[in-house]
Order: sequence, then C-alpha cells, then structure tokens
Amino acid sequence: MSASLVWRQTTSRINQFYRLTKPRVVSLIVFTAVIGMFLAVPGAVPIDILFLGTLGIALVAGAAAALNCLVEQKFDAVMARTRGRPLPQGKVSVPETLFFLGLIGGSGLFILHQWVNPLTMWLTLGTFVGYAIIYTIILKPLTPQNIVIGGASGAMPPVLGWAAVTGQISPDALLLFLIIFAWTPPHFWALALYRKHEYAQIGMPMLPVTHGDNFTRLHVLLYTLILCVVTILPYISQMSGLIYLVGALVLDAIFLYYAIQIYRRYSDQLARTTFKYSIIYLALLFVVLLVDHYYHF
Ligand code: HEM
Ligand SMILES: CC(C)=CCC/C(C)=C/CC/C(C)=C/COP(=O)(O)OP(=O)(O)O
Repeated sequence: MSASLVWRQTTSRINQFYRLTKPRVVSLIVFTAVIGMFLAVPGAVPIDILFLGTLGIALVAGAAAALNCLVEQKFDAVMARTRGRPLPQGKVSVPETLFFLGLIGGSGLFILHQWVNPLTMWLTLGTFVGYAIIYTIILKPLTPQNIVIGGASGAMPPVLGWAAVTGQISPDALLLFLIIFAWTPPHFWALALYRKHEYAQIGMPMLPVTHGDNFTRLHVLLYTLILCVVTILPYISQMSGLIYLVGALVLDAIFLYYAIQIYRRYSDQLARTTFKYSIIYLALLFVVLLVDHYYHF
C-alpha cells in the first residue's frame, strides 16, 4: 500500500471520530464557555486556565455528543438529516466509539480536575450526565418537554467557564445559564417544525409531532418572548451596560420578528431561517456581552 493511501485512510478515520463529537454544535458550546471565563473576572483570564479549561470542557462535550450518537444510531440511520453520521454509515464501530468517548471524556475530566479545579470537573461531569443520559436516554423518547428540561445541560457551559476561572458560581453566571436555557426551545422547535416528519418517522415525541404545528408555533413565540425578557436581566442587574443592552435589543427584535412570522404565516423556509438565525443570535449575543464587559459604561 502506498504511503499516500495510508495517509488518506488515516486522516479519513480521524475525521470520522471528529464527526462523532458534533464539532459545529460543540464549538458554539465551547465558545459560550470561553466567554463565561472572560466575563467572570474584570481583567485577564490566566492563560493556563483559559487553555486547559477550554480543552477540558471541549473534550467532555465531544464525549457527550459521541455518546448521544452511539445511543441514537438506530434513529440516526432513518432520518435524512442524520443518516450520514459515522455510526449509521458503519465508518466506526460501537467498541471504537466507546473507547474514543471514554478516552476523550476521561482526559477532559482529568485535565479539569488536575489543572483547573474540582468544582469545574464535577459540574462538567454533571452536564455530561444531563445531556448524554438524562436528556438523550430518558427524556428525549419520553416527553415533548425533553428539550426544555434537557436544555439545562446545553445552558451550563458559561457556568463551567465561570467556575473554571473563579472556582465558584455567582448569580451573574446563572444569568448566562438562563439566557441559553430560554434560547434552546425556540432554537430547537424551529428545526423540529420543518423536520417534523423525520421525527414522526422514528416515533420521537417532539412537540410538533405530539401537539401539532400550531401549538409549537405558539410556543416558539412564547419562549422567544421569555428569551427577550431574560436577555434584559444582565442590564437590569448591572452585570452589563448600554452596549450590551442595545446589542441585545437589536438581536431580540430580529428573533421576535421571525417568531411572530412563524406564528402568523408559517413556512418551512421561514422555520429554517429562524433556526439558522437562532445560532447567529446566540453567538452574537455572547460577543456583545464580551465587548460590553471591556467597554462597560
Ligand atoms: C437540548 C438542547 C439542544 C437541542 C435539542 C438542540 C438541537 C439541535 C439540532 C437537532 C441541531 C441540528 C444538528 C444537525 O443537523 O446535525 C442543532 C444544531 C445546532 N445547535 Fe443545537 N440544540 C440544543 C442546544 C444547543 C446549544 C446549547 C448550542 C450552543 C450553545 C447549540 C448550537 C447548535 C449549533 C451551532 C448548531 C448547528 C450545527 C450545524 O450547523 O451543523 N445547540 N441543534
Ligand atoms: C460540557 C458538556 C458536557 C456539554 C454537553 C452538552 C451538549 C453536548 C449539548 C449539545 C446539545 C446538542 C448537540 C443537541 C442536539 O440535540 P440532539 O442530540 O437531540 O440532536 P440530534 O438529533 O442531532 O442527535
């Protein structure tokens, strides 16, 4: 076998393991954790905590995503959106996945415990259990409220970042948690609306499947309203200043516009756009929080 063929096969295998970690979702998760670190202190974040905290959280989040892929491989094989994933495609085996997720998850927890602090390690482990076990295995097949409750684990990363830097949790960190917690339902239900048939196909009790489109559209709107209120709290509590307030109001206004449109004149295209916007929204909101942190007035 030629060296170039071996090289191509090796990189392709590595890429399959990388894909198991849901890299795009996990990068935004890690991004919110990093911003949580910066918001936790007035000055600079110690470089070792920044690096090792980010690495540890990213590894455990990747392991959680890989466990989710393992548990759901039979469902993933059916849905158009997910059937190209490495497990349903047979590109990686179950033992390989278990070994891989154990290795990266274990390394992540070790790094957090040894070089960051035990509190961050325990909170990250709790987040792992929350997503990979409580959400994926218990809640998701059980109730359409799965993502409202399960969303709590997706909302933890800024708290993890905060704990990594300060060794504790503060009310400000909980506000960051609340923002992502309120953001998750419109983020997910926008997608669930235009992917309803795929979820119905696998019998997953997502809100549009169990309660219909109209109910879900109303709930996208209601949770977007809650999100708008929650995003004002950092300004009211004086955690953030005017730059944040203006940024949040603009981002909120656009989200609300989409949510109202979804409620009033639904189309799959609109739901798809709203889902994409939800991701841009969260990324920009956290950027604005950060900018405001350093230019606070
Ligand atoms: C329980 C809570 C959540 C649920 C149920 C959920 C659900 C989903 C689903 C089904 C997708 C489509 C994924 C795909 O097609 O591969 C997605 C995409 C995405 N989610 Fe979430 N999500 C949740 C929480 C979060 C959180 C907390 C973040 C980040 C802070 C996030 C960021 C993203 C991003 C960036 C994408 C786009 C990925 C891509 O383009 O491939 N999600 N989400
Ligand atoms: C720090 C740490 C341990 C974080 C773990 C939290 C975590 C990885 C949250 C991810 C949220 C996510 C990928 C949801 C996808 O929903 P889904 O799994 O229902 O989507 P799917 O249908 O695409 O599999």
